[in-house]
Amino acid sequence: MALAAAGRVLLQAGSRLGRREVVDGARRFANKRVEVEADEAAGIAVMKLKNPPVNSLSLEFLTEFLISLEKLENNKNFRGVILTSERPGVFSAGLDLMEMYGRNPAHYAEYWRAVQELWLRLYLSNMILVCAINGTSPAGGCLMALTCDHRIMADNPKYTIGLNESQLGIVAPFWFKDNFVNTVGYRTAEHALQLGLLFPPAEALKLGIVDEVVPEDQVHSKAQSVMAQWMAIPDHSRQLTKNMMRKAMADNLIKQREADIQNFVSFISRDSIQKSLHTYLEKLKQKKG
Ligand SMILES: CCCCCCCC/C=C\C=C\CC(=O)SCCNC(=O)CCNC(=O)[C@H](O)C(C)(C)COP(=O)(O)OP(=O)(O)OC[C@H]1O[C@@H](n2cnc3c(N)ncnc32)[C@H](O)[C@@H]1OP(=O)(O)O
Repeated sequence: MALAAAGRVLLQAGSRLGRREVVDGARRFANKRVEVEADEAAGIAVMKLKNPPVNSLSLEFLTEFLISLEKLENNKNFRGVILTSERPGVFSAGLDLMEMYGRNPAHYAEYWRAVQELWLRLYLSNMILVCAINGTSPAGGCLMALTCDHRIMADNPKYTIGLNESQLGIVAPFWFKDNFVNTVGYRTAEHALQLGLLFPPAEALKLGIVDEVVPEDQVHSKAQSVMAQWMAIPDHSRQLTKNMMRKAMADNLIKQREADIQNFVSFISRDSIQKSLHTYLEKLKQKKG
């Protein structure tokens, strides 16, 4: 119920944005920040993140992404989604720092609800989610990948993935942490989260953050072949199994969703945290100069 209500709010927000949907022979639809190549006959869609320059998860991006995902969820012909970046090199730079810096509490609350919604929708999706990680994927970008059923990363040592929040002076929320612990185990998570480590593909594979590392030009073909394997499993048994594995963790957030929003708002509003974000943003700028 809570999910459906939040979804309606996002849909309303989406229509307020007034984006015109572009339909190309019913096989492709796009809003400004997400491109969907939908093969209805095959039951597979490729969702490409395209929020330049670095696919940060801004409020507008989250709204558009959730609307696109809902369209696919509502069409029973779609059984699988491949998530990838339209800009190879960066899968996603994670949460948009500008949504968490210098804004007011109401904005922080609205943003955090949308971030929660993204995680819940992806984590609990009945569809098969395969992540084709064709670039760097820190923090919220890594989280998106962690919600998927299978992760394939491009074998490029310049790319990294992980939860680096502590390096920014912020803390990975408990549900980021839970998702990570369930993926890599407690000790690895404890170590990596405290240090805010980002891992290149080979290490990410060793730790189980990703399931496969393949040459960069094979990420998409690999994702398609993995999807074919997963599609061969009957939906009802796979979905019931997925739900059995994931429901408790998702319920843990659902039951304390409002408290989690309040925690986020008071944490991110602190002067010390705003100062840390300021320093980090300056560092990002200086890196360029
Ligand atoms: C007590 C418990 C309470 C619990 C409360 C919980 C609180 C939790 C709070 C938050 C959790 C947050 C999770 C996150 O996801 S935080 C975001 C983490 N992301 C990063 O650290 C990535 C930062 N970016 C980079 O490292 C690089 O940009 C990279 C992705 C590697 C791409 O590099 P490159 O291609 O060289 O691009 P640039 O660095 O030049 O960036 C281009 C412009 O984009 C801006 N940028 C980059 N990342 C972000 C971002 N995440 N959000 C907003 N903007 C971003 C960057 O500043 C450049 O801007 P400009 O061109 O204007 O200079």
